[in-house]
Amino acid sequence: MATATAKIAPSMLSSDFANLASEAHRMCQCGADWLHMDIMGHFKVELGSIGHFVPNLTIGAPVIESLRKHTEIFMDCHLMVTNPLDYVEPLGKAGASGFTFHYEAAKDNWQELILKIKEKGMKPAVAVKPGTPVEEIYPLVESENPVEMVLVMTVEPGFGGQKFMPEMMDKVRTLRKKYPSLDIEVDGGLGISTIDTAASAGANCIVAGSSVFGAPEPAHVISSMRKSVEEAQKKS
Ligand SMILES: O=C(CO)[C@H](O)[C@H](O)COP(=O)(O)O
Repeated sequence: MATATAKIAPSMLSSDFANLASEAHRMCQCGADWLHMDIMGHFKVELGSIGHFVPNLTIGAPVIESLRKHTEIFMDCHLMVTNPLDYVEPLGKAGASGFTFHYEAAKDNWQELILKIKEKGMKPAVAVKPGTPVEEIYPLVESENPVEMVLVMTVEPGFGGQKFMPEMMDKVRTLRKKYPSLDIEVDGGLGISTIDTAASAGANCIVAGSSVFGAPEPAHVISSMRKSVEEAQKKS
């Protein structure tokens, strides 16, 4: 299992999409460990029903491929789609480093999905929406081919700039107690005012969009978040 070192991942959803490569370089210079890439909204027509996983559309594999030509940083791709399996091959080819699928979209095929993600050389991870009990993903962490990270959503997925949900910290605490070295990521509403709550609960991978890109000094926000995670780890 991966060691739970601090990883700060600016969410490129809050970047200037017209200048993605320079925004990526700027985040690297500011101390980012990972870039978080939100891939949202593709839908599948099934038996007459059409459903987006989230009410938004963002980027896909062609954008990851273009950005990969400009940076070697770990690209932490968060798939908010109803059919994640369809994206393993294209994202692997495009140069994605991590592939996080939603448990809610993969209840029937997570074993196959994890194997394919690993085959393509990416780090497999599972995300849970706020309404999903964390106990449901234990089998994915304990499987013979386990996920290497759990993403606990701290907002309803779909948009940046929402309010952090502190009640999600029970999930983080439960996971940290059960899996001391697991990478636990939090995403949504993280910034200077919420990081201590997430870090003391046991989160070590921190996604932050508006608080980083909206700051006059993004490097200060990134280093403060890292310090908070490291201090919480020392105390635990
Ligand atoms: O996955 C996401 C939304 O679904 C974003 O990564 C997340 O909301 C980050 O944005 P912010 O830090 O502004 O809340």
